[in-house]
Amino acid sequence: MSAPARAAERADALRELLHHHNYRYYVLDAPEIPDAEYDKLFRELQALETQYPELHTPDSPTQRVGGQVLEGFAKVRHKVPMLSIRTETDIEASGARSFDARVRRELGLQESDPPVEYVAELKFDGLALNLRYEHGVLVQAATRGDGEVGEDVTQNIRTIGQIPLKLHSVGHKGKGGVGAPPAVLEVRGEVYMRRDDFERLNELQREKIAKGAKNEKTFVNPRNAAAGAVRQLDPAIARQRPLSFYAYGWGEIEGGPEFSTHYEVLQALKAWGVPVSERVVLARGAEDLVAYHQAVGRDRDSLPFDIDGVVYKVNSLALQKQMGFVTREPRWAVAHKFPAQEQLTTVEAIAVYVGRTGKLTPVAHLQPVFVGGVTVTNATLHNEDEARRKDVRVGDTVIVRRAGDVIPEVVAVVADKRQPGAQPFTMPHTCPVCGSAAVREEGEADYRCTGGLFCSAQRKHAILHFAQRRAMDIEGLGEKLVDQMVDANVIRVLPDLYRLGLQGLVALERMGEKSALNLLAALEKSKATTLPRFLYGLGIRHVGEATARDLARHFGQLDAIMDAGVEQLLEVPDVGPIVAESIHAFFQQPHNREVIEQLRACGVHWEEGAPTRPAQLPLAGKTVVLTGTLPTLSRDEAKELLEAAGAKVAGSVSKKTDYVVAGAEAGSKLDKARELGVAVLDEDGLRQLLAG
Ligand SMILES: NC(=O)c1ccc[n+]([C@@H]2O[C@H](COP(=O)([O-])OP(=O)(O)OC[C@H]3O[C@@H](n4cnc5c(N)ncnc54)[C@H](O)[C@@H]3O)[C@@H](O)[C@H]2O)c1
Ligand SMILES: [Zn+2]
Repeated sequence: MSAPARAAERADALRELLHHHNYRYYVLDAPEIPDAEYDKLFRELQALETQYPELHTPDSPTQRVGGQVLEGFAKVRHKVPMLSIRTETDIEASGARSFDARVRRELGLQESDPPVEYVAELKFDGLALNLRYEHGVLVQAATRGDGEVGEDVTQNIRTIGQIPLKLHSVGHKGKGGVGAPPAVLEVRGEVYMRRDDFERLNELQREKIAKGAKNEKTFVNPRNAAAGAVRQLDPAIARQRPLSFYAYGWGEIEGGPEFSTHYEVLQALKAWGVPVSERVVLARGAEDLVAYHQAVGRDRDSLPFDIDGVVYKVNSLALQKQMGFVTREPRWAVAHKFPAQEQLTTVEAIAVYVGRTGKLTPVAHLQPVFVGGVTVTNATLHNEDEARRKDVRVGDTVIVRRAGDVIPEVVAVVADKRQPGAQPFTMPHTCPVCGSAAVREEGEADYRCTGGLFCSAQRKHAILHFAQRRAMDIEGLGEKLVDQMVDANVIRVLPDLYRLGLQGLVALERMGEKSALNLLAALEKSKATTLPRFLYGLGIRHVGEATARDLARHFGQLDAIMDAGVEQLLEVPDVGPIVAESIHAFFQQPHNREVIEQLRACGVHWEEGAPTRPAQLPLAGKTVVLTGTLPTLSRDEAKELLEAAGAKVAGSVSKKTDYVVAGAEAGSKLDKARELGVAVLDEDGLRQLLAG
């Protein structure tokens, strides 16, 4: 076959593949391959079409924006097409220079001409939306679709709190304000799901599946979860899926102020009440763009949402107009991507890890892969149901995702790359660390080792948890040392920590006398602690720092907590049935009580207090309103004192108000109090009230 014939054949095959993946991605919101793989295929086709222009077909995926309208949605024809953005191929920060060079060339600028002004923005990884406001009121929300025709998703979008249903007017035009919003204003932006919202949603989905729910699935990534929520025929379901929104552009505008730059428009959108990211900046020339790319790259993991890169746009609207568009992309903007957060790799083995609380987690050992900016070798499979549902097997080619500081996970298997003879994975019914029975309780997603402190996996974790800064704060007792001590059987139960002697410690490998003495001093110091720290350190399932604090405040004393029944535990604010059950079960186990007794015998102590039940506080059930300036107490101090005494501090006066505390320049609240006959106090009166 001749080279052109081979190219034609390959182009055909690529087009078919890309159509297939577009369908999975844009229509079903269920991609089969990571974006990085898709982009490779896309670029290959682009290259072929450039080399052999006769291969161009108008319906080629390279010529059109990807989406299609889903059955069941009304169609919306966009007044101004919704385009894609060209991607800068050079992924290094220096890629910004190629874009700047191209812009300067296309604008015919000389070296002596001043730098071009740009706007640099985050490239949110979500779904493009067009929000149409008429006279400031949201009348329609539509997806991008194929760029010409999108889907009417107004009902679903109305449930997103961040999207204003009505825009506000700001000041007067020309007098520092932008005036009323235009008669017609189409806002373009990205609807996305925050990473924590996504993790929570998937956690919820996993629980539903564990409880036997059919037709439920977890989502591959926040983008797909967001797309699934927006393109949902049932607004009730859409409502349960937390979405966010940022505007980055506009479509049709009729009336309103004149704008000359992209940046001005974004500022005006913000002023009218549309969310615009704080990370939008003005940049002059290539070096500013390079710096932006680097800065955002550094912060990427700590952002609360996924971005797949940054976007640079020529700021001047006149220059934008001059540069114009190619088929599916403006020439004046470019997407400069970061390393992909999803990649393909293969599973070399599946191991099962045991966590601090005895939870068994299947983990895939991977052929090392660079994803989300780091090399990943392990990825979680979460639990039995997830591993089974995804059907991950040794030897499989899988999609791995790593975003932010979330643990990398296997999101899907590439089905057609499975090796013959690959065996399904099964969860072990014994703990891989200690051999104790591993059980999965009814309605639970996880297997747990029943070995408790006798399981060295849990022992290590339990000791580390106990020693950590937020618990007993034993300085110098880190992971390596704990491993060593547990493995050498120097520590079998927690109290052994406080029985360590210099001899025993120095006998450990790599432990000098100086570090041993330091550790002993740290242990001694840790004995004086607080009840919340001690409680938290015990590692009771579902008892985090906040719950430990609430328990300590409510009961005052450890013995009271240890002897509390579920009913009594439920009286603690924010403690629900699952938490109460878990605390109760923990203290019912004789060996846990034994450990606590021994710790106390070793000298671990804290100051015990009197129980403070909300109902026993002097101002329990009273509602107080603060107004005006008090002579010595700040508003916050007064509020704190009142709340500590059990009062509720409210913002406005009503018949239910018991007292109004009024200071200087008290306004309408004082009038209202007089009108309703509510008792009015000054600061002295407040102090008397607090003193009972
Ligand atoms: N995995 C798959 O099977 C598969 C299939 C099809 C497409 N894809 C992926 O979809 C993407 C290509 O699709 P695309 O055409 O939507 O392009 P794109 O997502 O790369 O870029 C265009 C989009 O970026 C968004 N955007 C985010 N922040 C923006 C900002 N500040 N300014 C302007 N726009 C901003 C807009 O929604 C716009 O529509 C690629 O990442 C590709 O890998 C993957
Ligand atoms: Zn075990």
